[in-house]
Amino acid sequence: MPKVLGTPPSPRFAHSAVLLEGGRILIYGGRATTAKGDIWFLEVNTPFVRIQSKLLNMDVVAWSKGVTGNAPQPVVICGPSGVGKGTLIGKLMKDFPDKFGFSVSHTTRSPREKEQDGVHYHFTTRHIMEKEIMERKFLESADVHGNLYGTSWAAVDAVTDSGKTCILDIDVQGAQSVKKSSLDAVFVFIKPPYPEEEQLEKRLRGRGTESEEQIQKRLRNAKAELERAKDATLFDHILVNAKLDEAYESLKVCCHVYVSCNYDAAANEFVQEARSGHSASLIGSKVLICGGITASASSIALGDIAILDLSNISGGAPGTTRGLNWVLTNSKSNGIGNYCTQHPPGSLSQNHKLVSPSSSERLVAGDLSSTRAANGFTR
Ligand SMILES: Nc1ncnc2c1ncn2[C@@H]1O[C@H](COP(=O)(O)OP(=O)(O)OP(=O)(O)O)[C@@H](O)[C@H]1O
Ligand SMILES: Nc1nc2c(ncn2[C@@H]2O[C@H](COP(=O)(O)O)[C@@H](O)[C@H]2O)c(=O)[nH]1
Repeated sequence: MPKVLGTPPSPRFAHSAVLLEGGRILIYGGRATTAKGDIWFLEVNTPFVRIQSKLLNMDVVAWSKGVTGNAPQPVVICGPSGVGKGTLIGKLMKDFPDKFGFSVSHTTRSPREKEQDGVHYHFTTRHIMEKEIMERKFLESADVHGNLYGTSWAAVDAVTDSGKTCILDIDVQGAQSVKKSSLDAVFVFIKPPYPEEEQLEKRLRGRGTESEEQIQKRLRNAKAELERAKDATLFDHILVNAKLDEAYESLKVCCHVYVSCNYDAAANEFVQEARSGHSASLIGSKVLICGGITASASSIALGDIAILDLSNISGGAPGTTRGLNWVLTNSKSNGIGNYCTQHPPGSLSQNHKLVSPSSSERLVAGDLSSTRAANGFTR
């Protein structure tokens, strides 16, 4: 049996599986509990899975959830102790609670006053955490300032599942591990202003949460972190946290606060009303889903087809595979021009409104007709 990484989907019914190029299997189908459907990817031979397999010396597979549209990339925030990562992230969470979710790490250090278990960290013991690392519950983990810290797969999945941008506050070693995963994140390093050490010391002492010994250890480690951050291949953005408000404005830009995403968590939830009795087949970079009955349909929707375009997918395990795009049609209406994009197949009901194709969408209609031909589709 291979080691299974990531959060697996709940039990399915009426699902189908399609083998894709690039070492993934797409699973489309219904959730047994809600009759809603969704899309998952089981990675069996992706670069990430191959690396994990080598590390573990055993077969590995990994799950990720498929989401339509341009879902936001997770953001990894690094920087030496005392630079202000937590302060900046706290502001972001307070100002945009619906947009950002914090990946709650595990740590073996003791909680500080006001820190809550499950909110700031999952506080645990070294013994338990080492066992869980062996069980591959963590996307990454590292020894930082004498304690173990780690990001569990579940922590990232919990945020990405809710449709929010996942924010990770981790050290540079952790960032290097995440870089090797398929998380496809944005990497931000926060630096102190000059003189760097002096500023960090002032801030750490001002925070008043560490012992003198801890402060010295964190300042020693800060030097190494600042050195590692010079690795030009790791970080996409480097910010200096001199004035808090200015640094915060820059961080908002890095976290795509001003970029509108067409990702809609509600639409993804509603997506795929399960269609029992459908068939799914791969044609180029598109998956054709044909036929089936939805729970809400009053009649059998024979001949309905939905096409899932995978040509722009990115990301992967752990978390989400983004960029899926639905291209729909309904054989019972006027045929080839009658389809809309970005709508779930569950909406293929008699009441479903079909939009007129724009000129760019007409290109998709061309694809559609050849797809139909390839499947012997006739009206
Ligand atoms: N721009 C700034 N100017 C002055 N003080 C700041 C600034 N940003 C944050 N601080 C203060 O510096 C201290 C350390 O900040 P914070 O706890 O956010 O650091 P951190 O990078 O999360 O540290 P650690 O990695 O140790 O958790 C806090 O007391 C905070 O109020
Ligand atoms: N590699 C990881 N580093 C982590 C994680 N969570 C936090 N951290 C880093 O640890 C230090 C110290 O944090 P503190 O809360 O004790 O001050 C800091 O640099 C964090 O970024 C993690 O899951 N993985």
